[in-house]
Amino acid sequence: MALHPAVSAVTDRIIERSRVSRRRYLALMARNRAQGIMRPRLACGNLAHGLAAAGEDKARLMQGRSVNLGIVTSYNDMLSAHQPYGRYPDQMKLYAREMGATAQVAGGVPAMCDGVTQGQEGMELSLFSRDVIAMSTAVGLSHGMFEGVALLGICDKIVPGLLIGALRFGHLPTMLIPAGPMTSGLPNKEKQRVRQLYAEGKVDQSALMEAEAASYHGPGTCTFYGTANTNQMMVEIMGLMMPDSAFSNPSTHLRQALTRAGVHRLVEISRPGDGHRPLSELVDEKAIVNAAVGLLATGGSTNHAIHLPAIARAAGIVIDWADLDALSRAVPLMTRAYPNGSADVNAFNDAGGMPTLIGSLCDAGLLHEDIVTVSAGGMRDYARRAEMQDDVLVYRAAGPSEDRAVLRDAREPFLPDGGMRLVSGNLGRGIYKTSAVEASRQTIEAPAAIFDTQQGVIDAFKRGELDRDVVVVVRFQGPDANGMPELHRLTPTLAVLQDRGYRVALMTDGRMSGASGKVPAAIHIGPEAQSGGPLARLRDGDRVLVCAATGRIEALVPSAEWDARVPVPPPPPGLGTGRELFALMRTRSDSAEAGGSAMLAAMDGIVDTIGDSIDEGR
Ligand SMILES: O=C(O)[C@H](O)[C@@H](O)[C@H](O)[C@H](O)COP(=O)(O)O
Ligand code: SF4
Repeated sequence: MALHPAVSAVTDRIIERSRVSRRRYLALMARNRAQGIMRPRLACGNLAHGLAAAGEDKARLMQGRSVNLGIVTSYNDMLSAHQPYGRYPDQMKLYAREMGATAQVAGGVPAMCDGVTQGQEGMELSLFSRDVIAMSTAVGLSHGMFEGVALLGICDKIVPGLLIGALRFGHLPTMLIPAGPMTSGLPNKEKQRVRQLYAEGKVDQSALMEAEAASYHGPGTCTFYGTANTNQMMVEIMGLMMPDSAFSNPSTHLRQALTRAGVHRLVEISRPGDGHRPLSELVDEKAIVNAAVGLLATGGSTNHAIHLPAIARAAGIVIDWADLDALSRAVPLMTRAYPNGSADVNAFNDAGGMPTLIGSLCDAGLLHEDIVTVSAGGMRDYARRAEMQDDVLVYRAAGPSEDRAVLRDAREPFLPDGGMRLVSGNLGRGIYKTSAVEASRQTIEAPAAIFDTQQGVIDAFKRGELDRDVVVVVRFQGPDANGMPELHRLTPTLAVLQDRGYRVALMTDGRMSGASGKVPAAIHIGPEAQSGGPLARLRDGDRVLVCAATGRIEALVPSAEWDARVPVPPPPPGLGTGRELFALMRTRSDSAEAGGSAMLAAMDGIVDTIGDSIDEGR
């Protein structure tokens, strides 16, 4: 099938825009391989330290002729999605030995649960925890003991952080080994209904706790289609994990077989020779575009409007929100998983899951089929369903969707476009996800109610001050201000106002959760208020337009008055809960559209400074 012209055009402009930075990245990876972080380079003393506790693998490691896999793990048993990883390293060592190879845990990375920190001060560490994870990944791999890398990670900032860190060791073959979603509990819509009743004071805290615990009830990823499950979709559609391995549940025969097959395959592609597949060659412009297409086709998390640019940048590739907007107009919405519908990821998987989605997107010319993947073939390898037959993992060609209420073919989608809009105007530039918002609500014009905190909104709601058509503006929530937290705790409150019949929208320089949905929201707005951006000039009562159709966010204030306004000063920074340790990241972070990262901004600064020497191979 010929590639869709919009996909081709966006890919070409990304390649052109990234020409210098991508060339320098690949040159640096070639230099890594030639002189870099590899076992043969280590002195005996270095090596002895790395083998001392290797036990039965020590002899093989001493010979230095086999593959040694570095496992970077984000295990902790407080985070339901990562709890299954506790047993993985020991299993993976066994599977590596089956291939005449070895595996060691190269290091651990922190893994924040955004669900636990949602609405709490800890959420102000969330975005930058991604960069801590990237740096922690680099610390593990910097030992140079490994010929291949296995990444264990699922949730929001963890997968982006792992990929960013591993991409700086892109000379090494790398695979993400998933653990899968928890089985279905209380449906997400029912959970949300109880939350709205609680927000209105109609049920008590014990009823709310009961509903929450029935929804989040066991090991595995939460079953809504939020940032964590969008991560898994994106890594699979980039070909960086085994085909059809994202969404089978933990502790099943299939899950174990996929982990074993993944370790075996990772050893194969880590061996020198024709089959060698370094990460830097897999994550190219086409793979990044495939990830964006998957994000849009599935109505994925708005957080990837920040993380995908950051991941791309770590590979020398520059994408922006205009790329997402252009792809969104060509890529249809093919799935209805909460918050874009009532189904969960288990229902999506049962309907055909990633193999059916990828097969349909390939048939429609919406994916680059010729990407290099960790599997033997290209993208079409991922249009195959993994199954157990007589205790053996087998793959069969994916069929059509088995539940058209959840997953549809690209030629008969739920919506003609992927619903992630770039919005801009005199209020700045932001992202607006329409896929979960009713068409009748996608344009809101109403008076602004201005807040500097989430709590301020909830308190005003409880005082009955928001029972009207209103654009709720929560500012000073950007990366520089307080680390760009998710303001997902506003969802029940704003949804109650919407259900009471008011025309409601949210505008913020902060983020929302991947699990946020039904309330129209223009988010990630930059320049952020902290740096004097337009939101700091808004006043209570200003009429504001938030319009997905025209892509506009406007303060309907006479331009002379608007231009004359002085931005209000930011509130004092928060202290406590470790936030002061992240001040260096806040003060040097760049824009959400660039990836929201002080680490990447500093990296690009260095690469730009010494770039010529990289070009000349010095
Ligand atoms: O981006 C995301 O997907 C969210 O950060 C998600 O990981 C977070 O945990 C939500 O807060 C869960 O939803 P609830 O808070 O509604 O349980
Ligand atoms: S999906 Fe969100 S709430 Fe669920 S375990 Fe992951 S980070 Fe926590």
